[in-house]
This record gives sequence, C-alpha cells and structure tokens, in this order.
Amino acid sequence: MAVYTQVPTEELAALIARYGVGSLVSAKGIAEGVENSNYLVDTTESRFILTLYEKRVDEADLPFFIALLDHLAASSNPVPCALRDRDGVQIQRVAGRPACLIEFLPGVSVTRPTAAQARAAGAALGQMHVALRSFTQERPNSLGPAGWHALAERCGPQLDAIASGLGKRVSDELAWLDVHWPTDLPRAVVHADLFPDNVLMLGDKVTGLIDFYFSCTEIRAWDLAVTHSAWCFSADGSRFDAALGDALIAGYEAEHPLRPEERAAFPALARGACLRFLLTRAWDWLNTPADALVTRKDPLAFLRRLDHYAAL
Ligand SMILES: Nc1ncnc2c1ncn2[C@@H]1O[C@H](COP(=O)(O)OP(=O)(O)OP(=O)(O)O)[C@@H](O)[C@H]1O
Ligand SMILES: N[C@@H](CCO)C(=O)O
Repeated sequence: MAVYTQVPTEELAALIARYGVGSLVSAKGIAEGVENSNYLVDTTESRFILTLYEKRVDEADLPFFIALLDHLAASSNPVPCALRDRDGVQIQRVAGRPACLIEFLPGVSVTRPTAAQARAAGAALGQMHVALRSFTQERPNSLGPAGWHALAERCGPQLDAIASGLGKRVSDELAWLDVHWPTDLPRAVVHADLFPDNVLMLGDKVTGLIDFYFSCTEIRAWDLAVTHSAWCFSADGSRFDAALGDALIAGYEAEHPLRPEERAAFPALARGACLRFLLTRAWDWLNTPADALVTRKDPLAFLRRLDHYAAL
C-alpha cells in the first residue's frame, strides 16, 4: 500500500482547479510503492499522478528533483515533470504534506525482463547520462560509502538475526570497499535506483523513468552498476543472467560509452551497489514489523548478488 495521507475530495478539486487542466473526475490511491502517497487522478481533460511526499523525501530536496526532471524532459528523456499551476508553482501543500501534480506516463514495469528490454533500459540510462552532463546542480549521496558504514553501525549485531554471520560479512565487505573503491572516476548526477519497477515500458520500448528521489551526485558508472545488479538476476539473486547483463551494458554503451577505467572498476562498483541495497533492506527488515502493510524486501537477495560480483 502507499497511501499514507488521505486527501479530502474538496481539497483535491480545489487543487486541480488551480492548474487549468479540467475538473476532477476521479482519484484513486495507487497500491504500488512504499515511500510516498500516490494517487491516480483523472480530470475532464487528462490523467495525472498526485504525489504527497512522506517520511523519506526531504522537502528541501524537492527543488533539486524538480529541476532535474525539467532538465531531462527538455532533452527528450521520458520522465514525468511536475506541472506548474497558473501562478507557476510546482510544489504545493496538500493535506499538510508537500505535494506535486505530475504528468502521467503510459507503460508498465516488467518483472522478468527480456534481453531486448534490458538493452532498452541500458540505452535509456545512457541517454539520461548524456543529458545530465549539462546539469549543474548537485546533491550529496547519503547512501554512498560513508553512509554504508553508518548504516551498518546502526544495524549492529542485529544483522546476524537476519542470517548467521551477516554482520562479519558486511564488515569484511566494507573493509574491502574502503581499499578498492575508485576515487578518480567521472562523477555526475545519477538516478541511483533504476530498478525494473522504476522503468515503465510498452513492449521493448521505455516509456517512463520514474522515482528520482535517490538521485544524487555520485560516480557516474555506479548508476550502471546499480542498474546491472537490479536487472540481471533472478528475484532472489541466486542466478545471474549473462545475456541480460550483456544486453544492458551494450544498450548503455550505444549511448554513452564506458571509459576503460570505468570498465575496470565495474566489479567494485557493483559490490558497492549490492552492499547499499543489502544494508537499506536489512535496516527496513529489522525496523518494519513483520505484519506491517508494507512488504519487506529480502536483504539476502543482494547478498547473493554480492557473492556473484565478489567471485569475478
Ligand atoms: N509519472 C507516472 N506515470 C505513471 N505511473 C506512475 C508515475 N509515477 C508513479 N507511477 C505509478 O505509481 C507507482 C508508485 O510510484 P513510485 O514507485 O514512485 O512510488 P514510491 O512510493 O515513491 O517509491 P518506491 O518505488 O521507492 O516505493 C509506480 O509503480 C507506478 O505504477
Ligand atoms: N529499489 C530499492 C528500494 C529503494 O531503495 C530496493 O529494491 O531495495
């Protein structure tokens, strides 16, 4: 479920009226997603997403995310922009929460991608990186190497309650990454969470890239490593699909070739990607009651992916 905040109909109708996009016909809460409240809103003229930003998104970061989406859309990337109301305002307050009315994009996210779909996702990521070369704003990555140490510390000995020996495995991996994490690769603003559920597709065509709320300034090739770790394994992380991996990277390189030093660092970047998702999932696992409405994601699915990259 992802409707944490209910919006009274009268408030929603008044909000929609400010945009000049017809009048409210219906609004339905969207079940997918865990972080923000999302509504599918139909007006007499069109369809929109209304997002109310909940706990994870810092309101102070919203202007960065909105500028990023505007920049990407201006260079023909399939991202949803926040609409401006008649006064030019993009960030509203709805039911007490910061909120944006966002363009609706067609498409569905795939659960078992084909090689052609992985190639298209890689190409979309490459095109995004080309467009972001000229985006000058910055946002620090709170879930980069320093953040992993802090998160591992906060999880503490509880990691072993998830799987015996996990605490030691995490601290060994942190120590390895401290030595091997590249320091001289090109940095840029990246998406940082381009999982299949954040890519909308129609057949083999990417129709939408969504959920930019982790985007930040980071090693650019790390974004490809995150995407590779998310797209190219069975859901439980136990089986790597080399054909998907090759297709994803070929799609990316058709738009944005990797430098030799980025290729060389790829296994280390992928290990960092796996540790990031292992740790955030572990934290959520330990801090979300088992009977909560939100589905907990399995941290060990990223330990198995980590095993794959560590064996390279
Ligand atoms: N612009 C959009 N156009 C069409 N559908 C969208 C759009 N934005 C979001 N959605 C739909 O809403 C769902 C939830 O959105 P999203 O993934 O951004 O949720 P979240 O709670 O912010 O994030 P998370 O995936 O991290 O839990 C998506 O799976 C998608 O189906
Ligand atoms: N895409 C992430 C959730 C957002 O950090 C995961 O699957 O763990």
